[in-house]
Amino acid sequence: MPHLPPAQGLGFRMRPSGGKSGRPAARSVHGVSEVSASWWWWSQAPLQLKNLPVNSFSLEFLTELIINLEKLENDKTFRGIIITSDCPKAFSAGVDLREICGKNPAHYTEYWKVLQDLWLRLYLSNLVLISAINGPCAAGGCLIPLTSDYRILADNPKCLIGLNETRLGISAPFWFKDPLVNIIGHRASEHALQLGLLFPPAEALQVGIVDKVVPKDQVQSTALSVMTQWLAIPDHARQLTKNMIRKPTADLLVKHRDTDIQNFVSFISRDSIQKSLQMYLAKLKQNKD
Ligand SMILES: CCCCC/C=C\C/C=C\C=C\CC(=O)SCCNC(=O)CCNC(=O)[C@H](O)C(C)(C)COP(=O)(O)OP(=O)(O)OC[C@H]1O[C@@H](n2cnc3c(N)ncnc32)[C@H](O)[C@@H]1OP(=O)(O)O
Repeated sequence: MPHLPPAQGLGFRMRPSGGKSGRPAARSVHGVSEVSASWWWWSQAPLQLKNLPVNSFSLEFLTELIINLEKLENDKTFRGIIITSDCPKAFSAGVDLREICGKNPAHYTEYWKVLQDLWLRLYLSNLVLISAINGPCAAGGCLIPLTSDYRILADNPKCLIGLNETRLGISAPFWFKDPLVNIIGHRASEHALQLGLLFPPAEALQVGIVDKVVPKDQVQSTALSVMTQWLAIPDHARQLTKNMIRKPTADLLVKHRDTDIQNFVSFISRDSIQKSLQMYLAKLKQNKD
């Protein structure tokens, strides 16, 4: 399994769990639980996102993420991934606003296509995906959690999660909206999306956008324990079932990809939208001071 050290703040840490060799020593004399613990332990790979300061999705970061996910997907050693952030400020701040402000239509087209690619790869992944959400997670930053099979959020008031696009003067694309509807239902999504709600942990759990809220220092251990449950199910049965449930939603994007790109490019190129995004970005920078 490749070990990719982060370079200049951009990168991912992927490592097989277990001992130095990546696999724990076999324990033939112990009981079933020990044996199965060893078995699932090296079947999952932690994937730590690191694009300082806030894991925003630059084009470069998205591209690297897709390449790394493809490697994990093709390496049959792995059956699941726990995705977490290695940036103290955020799990992910979503779309990097600099990619969608002040650029040209060709750039917007390329960017949106790569974002769609990431979504499709995650949503239809054969692996068990668990999001260990250890920081704020806004708008496009929910892409990974909403395409995961299970979401664990750190119990910290800063850890807000939600699709807040309307607050930026934009609309969430339908392929962000659809998984949200699948997870929290139609009425709750209508409410959350129109108001651009960012949920604090207790509310996030109540509405169902996350499955578990735990103290921050327990996010990783909880993710490992949840992974054990998921990996106890035979892959072929779980994968067929996941595909059966998710394919109709994924097919909508596959079928309407080009139209979605055209809509995005014409929407984002409008002067009024550009102004609103630039104001939002400027406000983010001001808030710091
Ligand atoms: C009709 C057809 C419709 C089709 C669809 C059409 C349109 C859809 C188009 C786009 C969809 C986009 C979805 C998105 O994801 S938009 C991005 C939404 N993200 C956010 O709102 C999060 C913004 N960030 C924050 O709230 C905070 O930064 C955060 C809570 C993450 C961290 O706060 P903290 O106080 O610790 O740190 P900051 O000082 O705020 O940030 C540090 C540094 O990072 C910069 N930054 C933050 N977020 C972004 C970002 N998303 N993109 C680029 N840069 C970001 C921030 O400006 C600071 O920079 P600097 O001042 O240090 O230079």
